Amino acid sequence: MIEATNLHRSYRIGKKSIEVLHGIELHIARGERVFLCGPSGAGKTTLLYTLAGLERPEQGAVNIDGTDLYSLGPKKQAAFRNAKIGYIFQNYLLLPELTALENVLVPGAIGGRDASEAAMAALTRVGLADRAEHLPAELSGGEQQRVAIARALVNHPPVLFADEPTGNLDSRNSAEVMELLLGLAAESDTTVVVVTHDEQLATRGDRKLVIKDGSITDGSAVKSPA
Ligand SMILES: Nc1ncnc2c1ncn2[C@@H]1O[C@H](COP(=O)(O)OP(=O)(O)OP(=O)(O)O)[C@@H](O)[C@H]1O
Repeated sequence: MIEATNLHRSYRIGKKSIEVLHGIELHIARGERVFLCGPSGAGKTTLLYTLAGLERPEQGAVNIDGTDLYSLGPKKQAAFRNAKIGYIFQNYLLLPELTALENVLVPGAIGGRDASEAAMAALTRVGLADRAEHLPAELSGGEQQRVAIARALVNHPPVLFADEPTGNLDSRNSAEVMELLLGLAAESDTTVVVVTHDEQLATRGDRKLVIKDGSITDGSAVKSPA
């Protein structure tokens, strides 16, 4: 479902260049739930952005559900992402001036009764039907995280990327939110890649990968070239 080949990405700061992804190879099967761990600054967010089509690698290719993501022009790539990929950003990234319901409507970027009904149904699934008209600032951290989950899954995407989806929650809320996320994803047979610092949560997936020094250093059947 997700195939990455020889991904390279570096950042230049002044005259210095840091290579964050060093020839990453990744194969994730349809319906698989993979947790991505690694030290702070190891490149987890960079890898997720690159896999989701949000950051073009300097070298290498990403193939999602049979489509070479970076061979698409900007419009086709955006349409492909909308249809196929859900993304939960670190720190939620809800739009502060929009209500919970409007935030969930954003991925579709279309109006109409069907879209509103789907958004309301998604909010109901995450237990927030009675908070639909609240602004993000009027919601708790856990509730904002649930809105972000509803937004990412409202279109039932075949692939979901989640960057530290429980990063700001206490351990009880973390376990609940992760359970909810994995449960909803399983209903649509969504392939899931979750970044987490939490080793305990990382045991809930089918596979755990560790990124370090630009390479994936752990995880069965997954190797990065030396
Ligand atoms: N836009 C950028 N410009 C320059 N350097 C960047 C940029 N984005 C990330 N980096 C650097 O790339 C490295 C990897 O960053 P990334 O955010 O992918 O790490 P991470 O593993 O997700 O970290 P954390 O767990 O702390 O969120 C870091 O050293 C970071 O400083």
